[in-house]
Amino acid sequence: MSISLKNVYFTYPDAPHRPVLNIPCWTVAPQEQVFVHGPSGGGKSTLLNLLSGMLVPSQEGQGGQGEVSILGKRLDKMSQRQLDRFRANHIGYVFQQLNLIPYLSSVENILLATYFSAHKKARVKSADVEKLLTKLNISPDDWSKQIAKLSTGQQQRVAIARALINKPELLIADEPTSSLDQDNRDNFMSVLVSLVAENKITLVFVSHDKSLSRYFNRIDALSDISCLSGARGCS
Ligand SMILES: Nc1ncnc2c1ncn2[C@@H]1O[C@H](COP(=O)(O)OP(=O)(O)OP(=O)(O)O)[C@@H](O)[C@H]1O
Repeated sequence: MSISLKNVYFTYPDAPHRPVLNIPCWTVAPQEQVFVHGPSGGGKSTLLNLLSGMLVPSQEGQGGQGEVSILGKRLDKMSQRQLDRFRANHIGYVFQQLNLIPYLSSVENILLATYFSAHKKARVKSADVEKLLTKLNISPDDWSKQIAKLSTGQQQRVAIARALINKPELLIADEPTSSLDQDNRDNFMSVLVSLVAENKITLVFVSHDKSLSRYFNRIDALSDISCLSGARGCS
C-alpha cells in the first residue's frame, strides 16, 4: 500500500476534547489517484499533514496512538531527521499557497526543491527541469523570468514541476486550484493527472470543490473516512 492509516485519532492541543479526525482504517494503493472532499474546516489539511508526518496522531485513539504508514514505512516511528529525509525523498506537495520564491526564476525555484533531497539532487540537471517545464507548456522565454512576473496559471504549473522534480512516489495536493479561473483550473487538473499517471505516482488531492471529482476514479468523502461519532473496525 502507498498509504495505510489505522486507528488514527487527532485533536489539536488547544481543543483536546474536540477530535478533528478519527480514522479507523484508510488505505490507498500504489498509483491510485484519490480525490478527498469535505467541507471547509472538516479536517482535510489536517489529514494531509498527518500523511506527510508534519502532524502525529494524538495518543487518545482507540488502541493507542494509531499507525501512519507511507510506502510501507511507519511515519509515527520516525525521528524528526528521518521524517525530513523521508519527505524530501518520497513526497511531493502542491498547496493552495504556492510558496514559490518571487524573485527567483522558474528553474531556480524548481532546483531549490532538489536541495533537500540528499540522494536525488545529484541526479537532477537543468535539462530535467527544462523538459518538465516544456511538458507543462511554459515557454523557454519564461524560464529565467522572475516568478513574480509570470501569470497565476504559469506559477501553478511551475509549482507542479517543483513538486515532481524529485520524482516522488506520493503527491499530496491541498486545494491547489482555488485561486484559478475555470480555464486555468481545467488546464491545471488535466496536466496534473496526466503527469501523475505517466510517472506512476500515487495522488491524494483534497478539495471542498466537488466539481473536481470528474478528474478522478476514486472519490472519498472525508466524512466516510473519518467517523467522529461511533467507530468502525479496520477490515
Ligand atoms: N493549528 C491549529 N490549531 C488548532 N486548531 C486547528 C489548527 N489547524 C486547524 N484547526 C482546526 O481543525 C479543524 C480542521 O481544520 P483543517 O484546516 O484541517 O480543515 P480543512 O478541511 O482543510 O479546511 P479548509 O477547506 O477551510 O482549508 C478546523 O476546525 C480548524 O479550525
